Amino acid sequence: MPRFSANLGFLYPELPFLDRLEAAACDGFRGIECLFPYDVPAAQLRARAGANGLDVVLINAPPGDWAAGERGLASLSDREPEFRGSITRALAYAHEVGAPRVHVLAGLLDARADRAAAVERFEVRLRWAAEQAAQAGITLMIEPINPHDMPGYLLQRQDEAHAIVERVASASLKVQMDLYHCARVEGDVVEQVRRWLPTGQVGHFQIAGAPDRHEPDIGTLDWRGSLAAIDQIAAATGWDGWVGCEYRPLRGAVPGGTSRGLGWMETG
Ligand SMILES: O=C(O)C(=O)[C@@H](O)CO
Ligand SMILES: [Mg+2]
Repeated sequence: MPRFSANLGFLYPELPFLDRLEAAACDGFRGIECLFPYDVPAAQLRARAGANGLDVVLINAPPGDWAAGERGLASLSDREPEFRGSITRALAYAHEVGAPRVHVLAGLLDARADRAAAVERFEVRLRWAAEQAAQAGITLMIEPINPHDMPGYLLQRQDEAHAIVERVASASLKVQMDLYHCARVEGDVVEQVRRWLPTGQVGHFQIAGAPDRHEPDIGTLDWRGSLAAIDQIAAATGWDGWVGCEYRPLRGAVPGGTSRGLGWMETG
């Protein structure tokens, strides 16, 4: 089985954020990832992770005004200074907590906007951001996200993301392949893993059941096949990344609900 990290934006929702690290460690995780940890001083997160023997494997860059509906700044016109500030802040935070990956959200595309121009802006900004990341020894991620969960999101398909990574042509930019989003948009997830992981351009995976984003074994996702494909290709290529558990536990806020739903890991 691949290495799993606990996405603390989704798992253990009944616990205060920092207490989720201990819960994850008790459940056997060795890595955690966060959506937007910026309310917590980096020194505190680093200390809790260290005390629980956890690596922080991924954080997201600040996405703009999330409460107002923004989902990233990287492709939005007239937001370059704010975008640059978000990258500087994310890289500093990631450096302090030892996170080797930062996910950069692309942003929503207005229905009347020119998609090609937005993609061009995205690439120009990613090129600059990847240079900053390279200096910090950090790899940036871009992630295709399905339009049911995030209507209007610029990046929805694996081939679009890989084409951008190829054009930006920086070793510090890779694709975050979320098997849940991939299942909802592209269907045959195992085939997509087999197509893209050997390219060396996948930097991180995430997993959830489809279509409801609960535990991977709830729904139609071929999670066994996907994980087996990751294992097989990793053995052949030396890929040594993580698979983030980014799902809403079915038992939601019931204490212990996340832990009780982890049985799929044993049966994979
Ligand atoms: O929603 C997802 O999937 C993510 O990975 C988040 O980082 C962005 O919302
Ligand atoms: Mg994801």
